[in-house]
Amino acid sequence: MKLRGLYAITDSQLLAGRFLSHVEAALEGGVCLLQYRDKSDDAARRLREAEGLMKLCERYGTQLLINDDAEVAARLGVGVHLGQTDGPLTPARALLGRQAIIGSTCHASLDLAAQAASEGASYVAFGRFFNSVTKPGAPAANVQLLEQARAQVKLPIAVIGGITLDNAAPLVAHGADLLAVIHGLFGADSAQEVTRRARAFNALFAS
Ligand SMILES: Cc1ncc(COP(=O)(O)OP(=O)(O)O)c(N)n1
Ligand SMILES: Cc1nc(C(=O)O)sc1CCOP(=O)(O)O
Ligand SMILES: [Mg+2]
Repeated sequence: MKLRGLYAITDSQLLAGRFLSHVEAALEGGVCLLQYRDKSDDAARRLREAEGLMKLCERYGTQLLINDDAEVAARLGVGVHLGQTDGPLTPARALLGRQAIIGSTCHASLDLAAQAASEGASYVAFGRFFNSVTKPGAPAANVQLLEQARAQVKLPIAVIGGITLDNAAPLVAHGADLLAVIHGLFGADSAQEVTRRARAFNALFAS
């Protein structure tokens, strides 16, 4: 499966009261990967919501990933995104199997990306590229790093952090395969606007 296009990431606070409707609106517009990201410690709610997303993703043919938690991903038979403090990649790959999509946060480090590749990651993620409402303190990355990564890294490259329709095009031009977006997608006031934004993000990959 080709990993290229919009990578939508949920945010439980931002989507409160409109969780499934906004996610479905995004899927309607086209989503390559969907990540379920919930930083609360309510494990039961997390599992319930992830199961709901899995059903929705099956309807739209979208791949689901769970943020942080390889055990939940294994339970549901979906992928996982792991940051540098979320546990090692090699056991996650062993747990989830060869086909699973496993992503790795590499901040602005080509060394971390090389390590992730050698440990079985499916894609590497660099960021934060812009000011992020969701995660303002994330380490910064820039387009020069992205260019270097494109030349050196053989895996698909995800970019993240403050990405909107106004600033995403140069990232695609410099080699990003996946635009990972929370606020710039789900911050929309209506489901129709979420769908419009999803289509517009994907259109950046058309040429
Ligand atoms: C696609 C993608 N890239 C980076 C991250 C950040 O992961 P992490 O550093 O583990 O931070 P949290 O998301 O867990 O706060 C991501 N989730 N997705
Ligand atoms: C979860 C996350 N990780 C980042 C990183 O740089 O690793 S930036 C970020 C937040 C992404 O949300 P938004 O699109 O609203 O900025
Ligand atoms: Mg994490």
